Amino acid sequence: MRRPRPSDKSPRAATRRDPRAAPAPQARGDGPSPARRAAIDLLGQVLGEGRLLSEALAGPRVAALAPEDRAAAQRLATSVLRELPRADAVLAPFLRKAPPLRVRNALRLATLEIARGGAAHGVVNDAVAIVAASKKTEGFRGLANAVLRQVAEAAPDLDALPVPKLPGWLRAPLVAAWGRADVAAMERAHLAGAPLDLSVKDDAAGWAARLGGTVLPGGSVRLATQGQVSALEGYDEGAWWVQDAAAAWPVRMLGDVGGLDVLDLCAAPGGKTLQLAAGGARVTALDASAGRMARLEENLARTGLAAEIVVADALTYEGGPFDAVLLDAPCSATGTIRRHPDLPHARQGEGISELIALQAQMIDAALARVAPGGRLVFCTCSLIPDEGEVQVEEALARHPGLVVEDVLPEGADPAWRNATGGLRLRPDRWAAAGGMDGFYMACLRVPG
Ligand SMILES: C[S@@+](CC[C@H](N)C(=O)[O-])C[C@H]1O[C@@H](n2cnc3c(N)ncnc32)[C@H](O)[C@@H]1O
Repeated sequence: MRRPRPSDKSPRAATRRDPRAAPAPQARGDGPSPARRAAIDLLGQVLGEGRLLSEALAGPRVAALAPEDRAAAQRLATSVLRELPRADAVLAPFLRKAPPLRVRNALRLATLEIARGGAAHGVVNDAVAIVAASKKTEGFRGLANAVLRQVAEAAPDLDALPVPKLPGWLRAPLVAAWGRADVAAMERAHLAGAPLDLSVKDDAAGWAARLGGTVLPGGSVRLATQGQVSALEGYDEGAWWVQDAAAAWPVRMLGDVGGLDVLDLCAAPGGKTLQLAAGGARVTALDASAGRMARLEENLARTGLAAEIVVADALTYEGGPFDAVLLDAPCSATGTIRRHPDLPHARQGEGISELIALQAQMIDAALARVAPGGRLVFCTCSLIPDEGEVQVEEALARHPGLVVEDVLPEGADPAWRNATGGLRLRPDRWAAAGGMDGFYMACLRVPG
């Protein structure tokens, strides 16, 4: 659908900000905005060095920024990564050959800002100043200025351009698994981004009313705002925690966990540990990463919930047995692209075979910790069946007597059930209500 504007040809049309645009970054003194400069650095690290945005954001250059500049840089870089092919399509007629990556990224950022209604003058000046500031790119200052003035004049309509496609390394296996039409629907969901979902300790309806959100089937609270999370009512008192609606379903596969001994294997930063503890389980939370477990402990302290903390390797841990084990195994995280559009750009599919092998080993280790007759919920936030459905099929073949429980938690859509007996969630499900992350989950019962 075309974005309404006063006159299609007027360059001034681009001065009306699109509500989806990242807020205009603040200038400091005479130089370009630190947020724009940092956003271009971040894009260079993701697109040139294959680093994830989360890794690049932890780097010294961005960490040294004021919090509001850091947040703005992240928003700007994220918006470029989400619509990168569109920016390149707008720029293509004005470029005879591709300039160096840093210049391209400055042009991409400025193009998207202009197209989403940013004030062209300030956006162009900043981009040109950032290009001119480096010895390696100063020779492209004139080109950047000329190209961006033409972009502003053209007042591009991004929404008239095709929805960006996933890169081939990921698109090919997803098309093979789900078909072209469904992958196209996932790509539309990736472009739309993600709302802010919360899991609440109790009184979902009350918190939805207080925060201006809605209660989703299953009980997550979905907010329309994307503001500063820690400033929202209820954060300090620990009444809720941020957790995508899809990520809240694996714990619900266990039903009432009150009084059960549950091992949360691969627990950090703890969204599912908090759910289990809030449900009355005695939780042992285990993860190999001490740093991520520190975040889990902070989350427990804020919410006033309790769990035993174990920093250990899931493959060698010998505790238990437990009534139930939840294994949220490390995976490609391809179900989270709505929130992490850097992932398909920073990665090329490397490491996925190793992750698949690790997941199988982890399933075997997790089953060894389940009491006779107890349950294992296995889940991954991946869209690739080899990290979900296939893992369960292979586990059933390796473990005679293991069965998949036919579980459909209250509020779950029967359409999510698949042939393995697990639930398949995808970003294009609940599309009208704002979508959800991709996830696969299954509840396995060990022999008694
Ligand atoms: C998908 S994340 C878990 C998210 C968490 N369940 C939640 O809901 O917040 C996967 C976790 O597996 C952990 N991990 C990776 N390899 C591990 C291993 N061999 N043993 C234990 N934890 C491991 C990582 O540190 C990471 O925190």
